[in-house]
Amino acid sequence: MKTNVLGYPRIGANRELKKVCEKYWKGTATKTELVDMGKQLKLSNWTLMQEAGVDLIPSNDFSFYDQVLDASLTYGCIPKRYQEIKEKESKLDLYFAMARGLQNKDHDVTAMEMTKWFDTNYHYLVPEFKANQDFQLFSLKPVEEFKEALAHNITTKPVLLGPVTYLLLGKEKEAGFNRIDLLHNLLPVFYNLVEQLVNAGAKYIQIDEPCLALDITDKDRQAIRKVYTELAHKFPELHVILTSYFDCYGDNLETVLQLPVHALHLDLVRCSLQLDDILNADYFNNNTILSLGLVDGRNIWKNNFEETLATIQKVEAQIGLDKIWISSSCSLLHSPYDLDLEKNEETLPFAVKQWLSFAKQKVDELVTLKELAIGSSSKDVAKKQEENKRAHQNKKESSVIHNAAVKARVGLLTTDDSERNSEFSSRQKIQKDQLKLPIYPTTTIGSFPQTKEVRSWRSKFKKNELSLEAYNELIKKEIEETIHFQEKIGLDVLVHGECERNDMVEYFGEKLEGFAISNFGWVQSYGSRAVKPPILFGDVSRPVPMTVNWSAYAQSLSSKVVKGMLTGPVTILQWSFVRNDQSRSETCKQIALAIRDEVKDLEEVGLQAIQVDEPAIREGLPLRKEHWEAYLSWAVESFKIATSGVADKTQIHTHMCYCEFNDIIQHIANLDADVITIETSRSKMDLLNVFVDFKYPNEIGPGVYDIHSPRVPEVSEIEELLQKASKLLPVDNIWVNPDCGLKTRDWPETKLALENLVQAAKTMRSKLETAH
Ligand SMILES: Nc1nc2c(c(=O)[nH]1)N[C@@H](CNc1ccc(C(=O)N[C@@H](CCC(=O)N[C@@H](CCC(=O)N[C@@H](CCC(=O)O)C(=O)O)C(=O)O)C(=O)O)cc1)CN2
Ligand code: MET
Ligand SMILES: [Zn+2]
Repeated sequence: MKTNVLGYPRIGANRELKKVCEKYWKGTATKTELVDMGKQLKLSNWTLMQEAGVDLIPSNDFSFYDQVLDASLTYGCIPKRYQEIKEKESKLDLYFAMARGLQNKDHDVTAMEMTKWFDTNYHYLVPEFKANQDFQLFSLKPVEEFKEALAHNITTKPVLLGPVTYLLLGKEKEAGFNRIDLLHNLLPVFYNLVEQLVNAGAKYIQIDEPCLALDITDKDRQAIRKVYTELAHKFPELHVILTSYFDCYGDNLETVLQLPVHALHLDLVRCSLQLDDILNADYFNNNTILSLGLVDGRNIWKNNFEETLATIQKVEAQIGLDKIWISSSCSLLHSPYDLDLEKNEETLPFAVKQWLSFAKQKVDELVTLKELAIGSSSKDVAKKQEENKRAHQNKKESSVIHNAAVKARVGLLTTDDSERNSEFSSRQKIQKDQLKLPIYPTTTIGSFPQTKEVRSWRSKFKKNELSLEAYNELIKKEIEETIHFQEKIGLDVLVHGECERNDMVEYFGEKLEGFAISNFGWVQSYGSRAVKPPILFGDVSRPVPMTVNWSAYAQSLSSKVVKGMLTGPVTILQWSFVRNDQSRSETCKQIALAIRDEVKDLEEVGLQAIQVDEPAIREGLPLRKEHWEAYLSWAVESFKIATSGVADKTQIHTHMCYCEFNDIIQHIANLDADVITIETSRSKMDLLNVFVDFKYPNEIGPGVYDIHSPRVPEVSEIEELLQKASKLLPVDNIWVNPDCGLKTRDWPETKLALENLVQAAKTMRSKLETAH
């Protein structure tokens, strides 16, 4: 029996990687400093796992930005626009140019597209393929990292993104071919890489094919068969570990069970039921080792040893202990680093902390579970088992989780609670009278630049170096400046700017009952950006209003309409670590009721427009289509519970980003928000087509300014996008706004860009007038 870790977090326990990368990009850290920090982080992970006693320690799970981009570099899949950079700059600078774009006196290239990694809040860079794309071994990072560990006497298990999943995650950038047909070109390069790893001494290689958790085609399955059959022929000595995670193998099970791989990994946290199917399948090859992914890599709850051991015993009875590995369910990339760093009883009470386990603790759980499974007689192990039992017992009996009033309120929900009083067409008339906005009303998505200064106030406040009063005064001043700025440049619907929020989800986690907050529980979201998901452990309720004072204050400063700003229930659920002792739908409805109360309070103090963001609604979709309807039904209902308590005259906005709407447009329409703002500028309004084809009835603000880039769009560019939108949608339904919030931008470019946006709207209006 072996312990197997699929991957480890890489940003550093104190976000060292973020800090050094951002310095390097600014020019205040050298390449050597950056590379050395990478080495330190890798070594510290390997050492930690080695000392803990992990048998299969991953390498090549480190990345300076993203593991899919790493694979693009490894396989030499570099889009043409980077050719000059490839020739003139270092590999590392080419890599960052692909990740972030590069604009200086010598170069001006855009970044590669970024999208969500399966159903996580991690984003990867989308490989770009052309017809007859050729590949070459361009970077030897997997081999170098293996040797790097070996130099420290640590023999690792290199982790590679499998060739089939790599192709499926990419996009055809020209018409006329299917990316899976590129396998023919990719495979020689892939085998060459494997050969070099074998030559360097690798005995085990983990190959990730998480596309096996998706609905794929027969042709894709055929590709899987080809790769893993050939691999076994070419490298008979090599131990190939095939992994997929985040969902069942489903109808790919028969294929994978027949593959000549050394070990097959199962995510038994996301899909426990497949275990029986596998053990009973007559095509299951008994020589294959099963890597049982029983320690959750996606959530932070302590493993339940008793249950896990029961599962192991069940498998043992059929295939024997020597055919079993105990593993993390997926890479621990999605877990925070180390629970031991958490010392703040106020935000993370001991009562909750004792139920948790972060990456470092999960490694320990794996090793302890192995000891228990093989019947160790160590006192230390017995003590850990006892502690584990106590924590679970104590959770069952805990009073901090359950709130009868909250449960009762969810139980009493009726369909009336998720419907507005009148239908949209009537509301629209009332709102037009009430709000008196011009045609092409302009607005923003909520956040304004989160400056270093604002963050340092919050940091000082949290360290008690700044009093609550002083902190609040500073925030008030920031809001005042933000409001005055928007008035000055002539925006129509204003926002307070969200400067009081560390993050749009963590902030609500801090205010709501039923959540705990970690101090160091950072998880990578993309590149150098991380989030600290709040920990939803109990029934959710809102002890006091959360945003009302700030929004009311902002509204008091202006006679223009100010938009209240909230995060929706589905997004709060999706971007938190949530309890697993009740259904997500139940938890989501509890959050929805808390937000509903906040919406009503905002209305009561005079906010005439209220935005409830749901950028994660699409990401929450189950990986397999058969589960979509069930999810969408409670997700839509939750949003409607949150937003339907207001009068017809109150305008409900919502916002979504990083999102294609094709398959879910009916459900988006069912949300029945008065206004939806979406990200469209990078795709030059292409994302709008689905709204047009669907004849989406409510108002829409298609983003006209790409906020992911510091580049300032010209008035004419924005106008052009608005012209395009005006041909597709009724003019009365169009809003003018950026793609998303401005928190990652700086003030200078934000000012110029928003001035241009207002100017473009004005030009559009005057053109309409002359036309009449
Ligand atoms: N949860 C979530 N998921 C999301 C998004 C989002 O906004 N939130 N947006 C999409 C894209 N993902 C994103 C994820 C993170 C960030 C982001 O900007 N994160 C910040 C951290 C934001 C934060 O929590 N800030 C805290 C802590 C800031 C901090 O680093 N403080 C310093 C001290 C600062 C000082 O004294 O100067 C420290 O702790 O060391 C605050 O403002 O209070 C970062 O990585 O830099 C942006 C987009 C999709 N998923
Ligand atoms: C990731 S969506 C962000 C919405 C939020 N209101 C903001 O502007 O930052
Ligand atoms: Zn957004």
